Amino acid sequence: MKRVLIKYVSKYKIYVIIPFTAMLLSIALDMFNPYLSKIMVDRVIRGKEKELLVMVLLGIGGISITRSILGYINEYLFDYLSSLVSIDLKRDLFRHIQSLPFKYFDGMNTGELMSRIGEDVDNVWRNVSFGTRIFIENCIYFITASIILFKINYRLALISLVTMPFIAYFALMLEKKIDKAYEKISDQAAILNTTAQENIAGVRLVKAFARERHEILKFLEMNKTSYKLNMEQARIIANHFPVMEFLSNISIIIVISVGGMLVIGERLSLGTLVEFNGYMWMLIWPMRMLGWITNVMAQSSASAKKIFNIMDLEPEIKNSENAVKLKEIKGQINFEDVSFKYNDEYVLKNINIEAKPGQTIAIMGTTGSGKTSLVSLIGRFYDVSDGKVLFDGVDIRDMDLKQLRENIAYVSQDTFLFSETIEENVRIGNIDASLDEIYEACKKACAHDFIEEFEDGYKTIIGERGIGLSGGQKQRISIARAILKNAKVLILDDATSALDTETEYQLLKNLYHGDKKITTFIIAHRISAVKNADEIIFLENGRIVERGNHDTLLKKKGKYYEVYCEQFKDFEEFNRQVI
Ligand SMILES: Nc1ncnc2c1ncn2[C@@H]1O[C@H](COP(=O)(O)OP(=O)(O)OP(=O)(O)O)[C@@H](O)[C@H]1O
Repeated sequence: MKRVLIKYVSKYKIYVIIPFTAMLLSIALDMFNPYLSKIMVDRVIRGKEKELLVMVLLGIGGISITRSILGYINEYLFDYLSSLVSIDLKRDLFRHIQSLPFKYFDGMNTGELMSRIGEDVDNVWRNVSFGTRIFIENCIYFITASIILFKINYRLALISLVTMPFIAYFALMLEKKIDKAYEKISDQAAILNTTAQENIAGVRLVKAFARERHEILKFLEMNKTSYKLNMEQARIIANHFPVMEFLSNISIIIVISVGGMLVIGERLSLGTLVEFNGYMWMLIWPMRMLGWITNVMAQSSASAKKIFNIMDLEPEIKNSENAVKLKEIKGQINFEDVSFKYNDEYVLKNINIEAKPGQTIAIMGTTGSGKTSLVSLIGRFYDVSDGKVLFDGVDIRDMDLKQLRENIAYVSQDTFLFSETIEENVRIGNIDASLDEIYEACKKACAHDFIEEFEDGYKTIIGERGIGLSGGQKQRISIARAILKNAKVLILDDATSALDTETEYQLLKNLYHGDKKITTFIIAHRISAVKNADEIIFLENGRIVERGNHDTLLKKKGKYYEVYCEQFKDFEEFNRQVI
């Protein structure tokens, strides 16, 4: 994990070298301060060498100013570096999440992923900008000051270091406990995020069912758990910090006592003791900060672990090594003895379908019979468990994934629109499309007229997930987006369910009678939507129980016929009464 972080940081060597050099220079300057204090005490104050006063003061002043400038460079560039790392990490994480298959998202919720991209990346960022920097800085201070202290008086130096192993022990204990506590806090933050995100996205449902109070209480409960976990972490810190401070202060007391006696016995000058005291602080501060540093590092290592757990996931669905790129796309789809399961149970069994280029295959069946699962296999949103799906005769697992998906336009049951203009939402189908092409697609999808009626027309900005539009309007925009893609295969997964029969009929007529023949898979419940299909497939519990065209299925008097009678009984009843 650290190696991966180093990889991110090493890209910006210059932003490491400059602030690091500034850091080394300011540490070097700092090392002169106690020495100047010694001169001040021994020579200026006690030795009355007044002429040295200005020199010493100038030295202290000069060091302070240069140190401030170096500190600014150090601070600013390390922050700049960590922002760059944070951007790269967010970009790579987002890109990787986009590459993960549907299966991953089936078991993951949005809030948790948002936490990874937001909070966890920021924790890693904080580590780079503060944690690691201050850790390195403190190590250098500690080592350099120790060497100087040993040079000044090795006996006193040994005494001053007595408490250090204890402080280090407490700091490590603290790190261990905080690491555990922080992992829990971070998981709870993800749960809290998910709840907030779901409740805001689903606020209409919450209000419609008058569930505000229940949802608020649920959120408060989670918030309380989060509070308790934070308090637990605070308690751990509170229990350990005073001990560490106490041990640090003991070092000073010992050194001043022993050193004081040496001064009284005239075996050490007062200035040297003052100098010693100055360097001592360079040992004590790193020790005092050890707890804080370990805290920041523990938090960021927990976050980095979570980020890299996602990064390490290999997308199961990816290009095969020798992926085939078809020269010409015709749009023939074959299912050969396909079976499929999400987990243990098969949801599709022995499916055989042949959709010739330009043909329309309609899929009907009760809810949960496997219709969506079946069409999801065409674009390799999931891979088959047995059998194979062929695109123009090539097993789609051997086909170039990008080419496959570029040649399939899929309109899902759950319409999704971005909070952008209608034009931009349609343009997703083909980024390079001209306005005329967008209008054409919208006309085919029976969307042009209602869009034109909006005050801002195609420039109308729609709310998140298309709020502000009716269900049927959203479906028509989604279909226009798919039409604009101009793919050889079109999949409409219950995508016309919110349209009135007349509009649905018109829209499908536009599709079927277009200039270019496209292979279409349409999942629908209405007879009127499927009756013109070349083949109608009736699914039940993942198996094809009936197939044929409208006329043959009616003659069969099976499931399709039952649906037909059910849908037309009122109509026939009406006819009988009128006649
Ligand atoms: N992501 C998933 N993970 C696990 N099981 C799933 C998943 N999606 C669907 N299923 C299960 O697979 C079966 C078929 O579901 P599918 O969505 O394909 O049916 P459907 O015919 O499209 O239903 P509907 O008409 O309600 O959309 C169902 O039993 C469903 O519970």
